[in-house]
Amino acid sequence: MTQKQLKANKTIALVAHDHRKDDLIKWAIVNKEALSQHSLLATGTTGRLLEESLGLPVKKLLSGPLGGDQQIGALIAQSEIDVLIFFWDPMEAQPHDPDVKALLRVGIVWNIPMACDVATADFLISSPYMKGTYTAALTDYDAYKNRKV
Ligand SMILES: O=C(CO)COP(=O)(O)O
Repeated sequence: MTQKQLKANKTIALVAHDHRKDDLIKWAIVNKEALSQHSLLATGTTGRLLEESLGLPVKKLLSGPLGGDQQIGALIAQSEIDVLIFFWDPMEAQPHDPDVKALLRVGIVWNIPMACDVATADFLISSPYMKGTYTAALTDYDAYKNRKV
C-alpha cells in the first residue's frame, strides 16, 4: 500500500469515443462536485467538451486517434494517473483500435480502477478509494505491480 492510493486528490483520466461523449458529459455534470475534488485530464476532444460543460480545468492531451490514448497509457505506466474513466464504443471500430486496446491493457497491468460504463463510473466516483480511504482491494497493490509475469 502506498501513499498514492491513500491521497484524497486523485488524477482522473477521462476519455470517450464520439458516440459515447454525450454519456460521459451527462455523467460528468451529475458528478461535477465530486470531480472538482480531483485533477482531471483527458484526450483532446473529450477534454474540450468536459471543460466547456463543467467549467472545471481539464488538462488536454492529444486527440485519441492522434496519440492521446497512448499518452494516457504512458502516464498510467509512470504512476501519474490514478483512475481511468474510458467510455469506449462497443458498437463501432475505431481507426486507432490498437491504441484503445493498449490503453485498456496497460490500465490492467498497473491495476488502476477503470470504468467503461456509467454504472461502474458511479461506483468508482462514490467509492472510498476516491476519498483516499484505504480499500482492501488495493492492499497488495505493490506486490501485484511487482509480480513476476
Ligand atoms: O478516440 C478517443 C479515445 O480512443 C478519444 O479521443 P478524443 O477525446 O480526442 O475524441
